Amino acid sequence: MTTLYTRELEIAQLAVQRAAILTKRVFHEKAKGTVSKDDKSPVTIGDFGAQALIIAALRANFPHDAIVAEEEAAQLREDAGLRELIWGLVQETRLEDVGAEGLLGGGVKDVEDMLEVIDLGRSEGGRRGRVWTLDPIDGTKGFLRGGQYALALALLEDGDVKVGVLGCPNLPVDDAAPLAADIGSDHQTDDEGRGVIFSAVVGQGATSRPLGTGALTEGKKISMKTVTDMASASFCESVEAGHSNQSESAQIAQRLGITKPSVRMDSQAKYGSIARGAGDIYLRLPTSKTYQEKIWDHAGGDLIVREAGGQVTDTKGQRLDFGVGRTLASNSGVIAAPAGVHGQVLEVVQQVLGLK
Ligand SMILES: Nc1ncnc2c1ncn2[C@@H]1O[C@H](COP(=O)(O)OS(=O)(=O)O)[C@@H](OP(=O)(O)O)[C@H]1O
Ligand SMILES: [Mg+2]
Ligand SMILES: [Mg+2]
Ligand SMILES: [Mg+2]
Repeated sequence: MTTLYTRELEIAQLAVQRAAILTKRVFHEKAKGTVSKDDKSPVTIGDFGAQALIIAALRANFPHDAIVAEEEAAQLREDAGLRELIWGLVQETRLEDVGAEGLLGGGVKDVEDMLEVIDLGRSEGGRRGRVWTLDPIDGTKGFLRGGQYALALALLEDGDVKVGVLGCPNLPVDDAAPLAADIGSDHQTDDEGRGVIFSAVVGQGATSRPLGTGALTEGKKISMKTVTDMASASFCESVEAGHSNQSESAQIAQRLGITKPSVRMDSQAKYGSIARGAGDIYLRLPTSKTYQEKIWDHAGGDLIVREAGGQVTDTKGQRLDFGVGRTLASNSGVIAAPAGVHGQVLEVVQQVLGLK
C-alpha cells in the first residue's frame, strides 16, 4: 500500500497557517511603508520567525527528515536585539485552536534552540530519502508592499515532490476571484476575504481552503481552466524584471495570440492562481546564465499545478528536477500551463528563445 501522506499534509498546512499568523502580524505592526530588505527589516523578522515556527513543527513530528530552507541563523547569532525580537514573536504565536496547536507539538525551548531550529534547514537536499523544502516568505518584495507573498513548504521523497503547501495571506479566498496584478493594488488595509492555503498530495489532486488561525477548515478541489482560445488566455510572470525575461515573454504571448497584458505577481501565488483557474499560464524565462533557481521557490507550486491538471517543465521541456541539491541546477526557466496547451506554449517559447 502506498503512503497517503495524510499526516504530513495536515502538519504542513497547520505549520504554514501558524507561521502566517506571525508574518501577518509583522506586516501590520512593522512593515507598512518599508521598502527594502536591510538587516533589521520586517521581512527579515518575518523570514526568521516563520522559518523557526515551521521547522519546529517538522522537528517535533518528523525528526528524521532532512530540511532545505532558505534562511540561516548566522545573522541572528551576531545580533542580540534582532534575535530577542524574533524570539518574542515566536513564543507568542499560537494557533487559536488548542487541539491544532497540540498537533504541531514540540515547540522551541529558548533563544539558542530557536537558532538551532532555524539552522536545521541547511541540508544539501538530493535524490535520496525524505527532504522538506521551505521558503518562509517567498516574494519578499510583495510582502513589503502588501502584495502577494507565500509561505511555501513541500515534501520531497527521493527527489519527487509528494506534498506541497502554499499559504498565500493576500490572495482572495474565492477561487473564482479575478486575477489582479500586485503592483498598483492596495491590499494594505484590507484583510477581509483574503488568505488561502493551496495544497496537493501526489495522486490525490489539489485543494484550496481559507487560511485561518485555528483548526483547518474544509478544502475544495481546484483545477486549471481548459484553454480553448488563446486570445482570452492570461499569463502571470514575476514583478521583478531581473527574475524573468519580460521582453521575451511579451513576444511569446504575442505569437501565441494572447491579447491580455501579463499579470505580474510576486511569489508562488502565481502557481496557486493558475492551479485554481484564475489565470492560465506562468512563464519564468531565464535572465542570466548564472542564476540557478532554488528548490524552495518551486517545489510546492510545481506539485499543486500538476495535481490541478497542469504540466510544469523548464524551457527545454524537462520536468523540474528537485533531486540535484538546493537548486534546480539541471533546469532553466519554468513553463507552467494546462496540460492541453503546454506543448503549444513550449513550442513557441523554444522558437523565441532560439532553442530550436
Ligand atoms: N536573479 C534572479 N533570478 C531569478 N529569481 C531570483 C533572482 N534573485 C532572486 N530570485 C528569487 O525569486 C524569488 C521571487 O520570485 P518571484 O517570481 O516572486 O519574483 S518577483 O518578486 O515577483 O519578481 C525570490 O524568492 P524570495 O527571496 O523568497 O522572495 C528569490 O529566491
Ligand atoms: Mg522565494
Ligand atoms: Mg524567501
Ligand atoms: Mg530571499
